[in-house]
Amino acid sequence: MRLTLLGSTGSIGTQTLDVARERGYTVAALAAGRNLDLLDAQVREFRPEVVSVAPEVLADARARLSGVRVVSDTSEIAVLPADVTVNAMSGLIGLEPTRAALQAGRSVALATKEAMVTAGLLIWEAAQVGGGRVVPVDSEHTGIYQCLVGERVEDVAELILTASGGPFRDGPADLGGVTPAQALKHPNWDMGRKISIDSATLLNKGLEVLECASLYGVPLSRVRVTVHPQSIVHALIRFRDGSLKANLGPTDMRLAIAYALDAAPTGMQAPGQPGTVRRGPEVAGHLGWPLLGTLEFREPDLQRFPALAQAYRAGELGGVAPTALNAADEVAVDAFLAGRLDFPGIARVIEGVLDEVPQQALGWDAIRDADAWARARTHELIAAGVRA
Ligand SMILES: NC(=O)C1=CN([C@@H]2O[C@H](COP(=O)(O)OP(=O)(O)OC[C@H]3O[C@@H](n4cnc5c(N)ncnc54)[C@H](OP(=O)(O)O)[C@@H]3O)[C@@H](O)[C@H]2O)C=CC1
Ligand SMILES: CC(=O)[C@@H](O)[C@H](O)COP(=O)(O)O
Ligand SMILES: [Mn+2]
Repeated sequence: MRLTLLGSTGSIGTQTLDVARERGYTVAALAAGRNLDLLDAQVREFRPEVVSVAPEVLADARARLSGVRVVSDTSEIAVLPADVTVNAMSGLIGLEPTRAALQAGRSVALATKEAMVTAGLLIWEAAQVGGGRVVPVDSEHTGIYQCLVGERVEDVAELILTASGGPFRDGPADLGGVTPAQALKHPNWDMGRKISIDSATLLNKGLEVLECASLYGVPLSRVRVTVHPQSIVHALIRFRDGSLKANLGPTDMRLAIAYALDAAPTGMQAPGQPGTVRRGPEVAGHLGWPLLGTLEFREPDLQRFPALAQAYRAGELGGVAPTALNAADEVAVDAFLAGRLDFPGIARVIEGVLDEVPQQALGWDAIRDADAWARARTHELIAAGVRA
């Protein structure tokens, strides 16, 4: 298998290369942002033909990286011929290359949840126009996918995503004084900074609810969240006959990534239609019965973690509201990490932005406009010291 990888220097990116190394897959192209030390090591090991870097480090990258063409265009990388394009970029910046890859008929293993959150229907249109396929990488969504293979999405009564509850699941009651270092300490997963803070606010689960509805074409009212501190059950489907199917596995994203690569040739061309998958060998161990231990499930606490409810609100508003939610969160998380906003302030500014979001139908230009508007408005709210 030959793959192209966007976001190669991040948490999912490096684990994708772990899987490639383990299985002997080759790499056609890589895209990274600014981490040239790591990209250099990846180029030496995997010998891609071309790499993309962020514009501000392009000159430096051209001087440092040898034996490879260096550009600054993730969409150019995304469309290159490969068996699968893995998108592991963090943020809305990953949307455009997702569209480009699908329009070029690529199979996309999609970690970048922001693409389906903001542009679900448009992403599916791009896949249909170009013949591309989509397979999710996110652990809950691969869980749903694996439970859905061989089933009809019409028979789904409810999709249930598990949430760890994040580092503040059991306290403190008042989240006003928590620090970025505390919020970055996820109890079960080692992930990038943005998604780690989202897990702490539970907006990660909110984004995943929206991602899930778009991926599988199921209304939001049928997507539920349960807090499961162990993160061993990733997702469940309840079918119309009352049966439950669950996906369980170790808390190791290499398993989800390897499955997405296995599933890429028969991935979805329309919501909720996965093909049969031929699984490859183990890459991340497996759960033995003695390791399974106790599995707990509880209701999410929406008083302490209002961001989860805000994601449902954005999804119900529809149009560009999920784009505004995502943009407000990207700006607010940066501000929290930089010490310019307290932790509850993340949800407060999201609420403020959703209160004002323009009603606009979904479209590529509308997404760009709503993203720009929401970022600017969030900066204003933070500067004004927004209060509940
Ligand atoms: N980490 C995880 O376990 C999971 C992540 N996801 C999702 O996967 C996505 C990636 O998450 P994660 O790996 O944690 O994020 P990271 O922050 O660890 O990695 C982000 C990657 O994007 C790259 N990047 C940033 N700017 C650019 C740019 N201009 N051009 C190209 N690449 C760029 C970064 O490059 P650089 O570092 O070189 O600047 C880095 O390689 C997110 O959408 C997240 O929600 C979903 C489920 C689990
Ligand atoms: C590994 C993965 O898929 C993450 O999105 C994970 O779900 C984050 O943990 P939370 O359940 O705390 O959001
Ligand atoms: Mn997830």
